[in-house]
Formats: sequence, structure tokens, C-alpha cells
Amino acid sequence: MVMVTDSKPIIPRRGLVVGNYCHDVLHRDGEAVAETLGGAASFISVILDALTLPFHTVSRVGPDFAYAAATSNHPPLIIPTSQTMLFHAHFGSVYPDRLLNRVRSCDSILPSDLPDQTRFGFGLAVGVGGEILPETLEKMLSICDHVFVDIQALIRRFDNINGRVSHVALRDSGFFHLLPRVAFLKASADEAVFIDVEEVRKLCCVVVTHGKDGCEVFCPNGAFKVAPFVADQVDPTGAGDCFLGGFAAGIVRGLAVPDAALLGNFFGSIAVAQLGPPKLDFNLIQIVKDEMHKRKLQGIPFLERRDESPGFRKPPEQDQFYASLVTAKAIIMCQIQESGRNLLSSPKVLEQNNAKTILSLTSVHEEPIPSVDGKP
Ligand SMILES: Nc1ncnc2c1ncn2[C@@H]1O[C@H](COP(=O)(O)OP(=O)(O)OP(=O)(O)O)[C@@H](O)[C@H]1O
Ligand SMILES: O[C@H]1[C@H](O)[C@@H](O)[C@H](O)[C@@H](O)[C@H]1O
Repeated sequence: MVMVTDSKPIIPRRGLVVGNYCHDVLHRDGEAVAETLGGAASFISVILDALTLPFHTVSRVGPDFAYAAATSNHPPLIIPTSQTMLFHAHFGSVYPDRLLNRVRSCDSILPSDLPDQTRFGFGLAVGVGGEILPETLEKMLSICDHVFVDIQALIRRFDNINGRVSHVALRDSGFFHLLPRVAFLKASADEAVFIDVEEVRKLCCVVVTHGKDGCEVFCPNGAFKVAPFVADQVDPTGAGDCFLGGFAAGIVRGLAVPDAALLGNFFGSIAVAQLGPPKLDFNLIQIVKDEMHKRKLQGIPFLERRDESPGFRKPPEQDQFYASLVTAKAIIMCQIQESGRNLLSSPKVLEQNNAKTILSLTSVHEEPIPSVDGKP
């Protein structure tokens, strides 16, 4: 368990995002519908940038990397002897459970790739194709105050012939001994079966995402559910990444854990409504930032809150926060729809964006406001 040594208010110092960018080919019901920039680091960058949280990215790609312009703010390390990781994802009614093949792999991220002389306020270990080694995570834990880990970076394994993604038990992954130094471990419901949640929550907080049903948080001193936002799912890819980006940003910006989880659900629901990394308008995201500012807990570092109950109780007036996010989402989705129309009529802009996506966007829903603890 991480020890609390500092009782100063948390200051959102620079973050460190570690995980390879990749190329994704998305197939809906057997048909290739888009090629996009992928990798959890790319989805998370969009969220952290939109919320103006400064961070440094460590990511490896090959010279064939097709999205240099889209990642110019957070450039990857281009390894001349390697190639960019490539995934083929299959989803839709034929594949209700997304099927994922790693078609090409890329070099691992080594501890020596991480900066030596810098200390980071927070870290995100967000590998997609087995590129994060135990020693790399160990170094992250030593140079970052608080580390958020996506379990997909730890337990994925790949078939030697077709690259089909499978999983090993977290206990057998080679990372288990590091859990007591991790702040939050995020797993999707499919991945959570590879851990003993009751055992792991004694070591670090576990956040389990449940797709359209929102998420659950399990900490040593409490567990709760957080309600989802309604979305028309176009592509499930990156939902978990955007969830984690929103959740981590919420924690770093000083929200209570249930509020941060709500923010994760918010960004997860925006992600599934678009193909590839979401496009977010900075001015509209300001609404979300203003709401976050209002909800900020003053003066209590989150790791301290973790050991006390207040950070894990449903915070006062969270339904109001939910309602504000619903309103923000309606505006953001309208804007996305509008820019999608513009993008489709302007192939040049599509190229500039460097997202070779075929955009397919959602309609905006009026959402009922459920109770945020998941109870009717
Ligand atoms: N259909 C949906 N409608 C609304 N919200 C969704 C939907 N799907 C996902 N989300 C949001 O995104 C979060 C993460 O989704 P999910 O549990 O599918 O993660 P995941 O399987 O890790 O995603 P991926 O691996 O595709 O990135 C959910 O907790 C929820 O908040
Ligand atoms: O781009 C995506 C994304 O980052 C997902 O989180 C991951 O599940 C896939 O492996 C990847 O192709």
C-alpha cells in the first residue's frame, strides 16, 4: 500500500504517459471501416490535453508511423529497426465481444527510455501490446508520485501465429509484486476475471469498467458503482482509455474518487460515439473544466482521502455534477456532429487531422438522470 508522506494540497504537476502508439484497422461486422491512430497513449493524450494537464509521453513506433502530425505535441520515439504496432479490431453484431489481433508488434519500452532527472506528479502505464516490461513499470513507480495502470498493459498475451489477444492471470503476469506501489488499477469487466478483486483491492484501488453500464470502484475501505452516460456506440475502441484519461485527470485535479469515476464514464461515453481518438473542442471542454473546478476538494491529497472514508462516499450534490456533464455532453456531441459534416466535405482537413477515419457520428440523446451510485 502506498504510504502517505505529504499532507500538502495536490498540485497537478506534470504527468508521464507510457505506452506505444499504434495503427488500428477497425472492422465492423467483418468489413474494414477505418484506419486510425490507436494506442491508449493517443486516446489519453486527447483527454489530458483538452483538460490542460501537462504531461510527457514515452512511446515507441517504427519509421512507418503514419500519424506524426496528429502526435506532434507528444512525439513518439521512432526506432529505425522497429515497426509500428498494428492491431486489427473486429466489432459489431457479429462480434458482440470485440476481437483483437496484434498483427505487428513494436519494440518494448525500456526503463532507459524514461527521463532520469525528472520527477512526475502522476504516471499512466498504458501499454497495449506487451511493450511495458516489469522493470519499466518499476522505474515509473520510482519517478512518479502516483501511478495509474491499465491492466491491459500487464496481462495481454499474443498468439504467435495470428496475434490473437488473450490474457494471463495477473498473479502470473510478472507485475503482481508491484501492485502495492500502484495507486489505481483499471480493468474492463472482461479483464477483471483475471484478477481476484477482493485480494487486489487490499493492495491498490481497482476500477472495473462495465461498458454501457458505467463502472465500479473497489478500494480497501469501500466499493461503489458509478452511473453511465447514454451513448450511441459506433466503435468501442478506446472507451477504456478515455475513461482512464478522464478518471486520472479528475483525481489529479483534486476530485473525490466517485466524481473522478463519473468523469471517466463521461469521456468513455464520448469515445464510443466516434471512430478513433475523440475530437474535442477546447472551448466546449471549458464547461467541463469549470464543473471540475467547482467540485474540487480543497487541501486533501487523494492518497490520504483513499485511507479515509470521505473520498469514497457519494459526494454531496453529485447528481448536479452528473446533470451538468449531461448538458456539456449534448453540446459537445452536437459540435462533433457538425465538425464531422465539415470534415467529410473537406478531405484536406481529414488529412491534416491525420485521422484516416470514416467518420460516423451519433445523434444526441436527452438523458434521464439516474442516481450516481447506480441505484434506481
Ligand atoms: N455503449 C456505451 N455507452 C455509454 N458509455 C460507455 C459505453 N461503452 C463504454 N462506455 C464508457 O466507457 C467506459 C469503458 O468502457 P469499457 O468497459 O467497454 O472499457 P474497455 O473494454 O476497456 O474499452 P476498450 O478496450 O475498448 O478501450 C465504461 O465504464 C463507460 O463509462
Ligand atoms: O488503439 C486501441 C486502444 O488503445 C485499446 O485500448 C486497445 O484495446 C487496442 O489494443 C488498441 O488497438
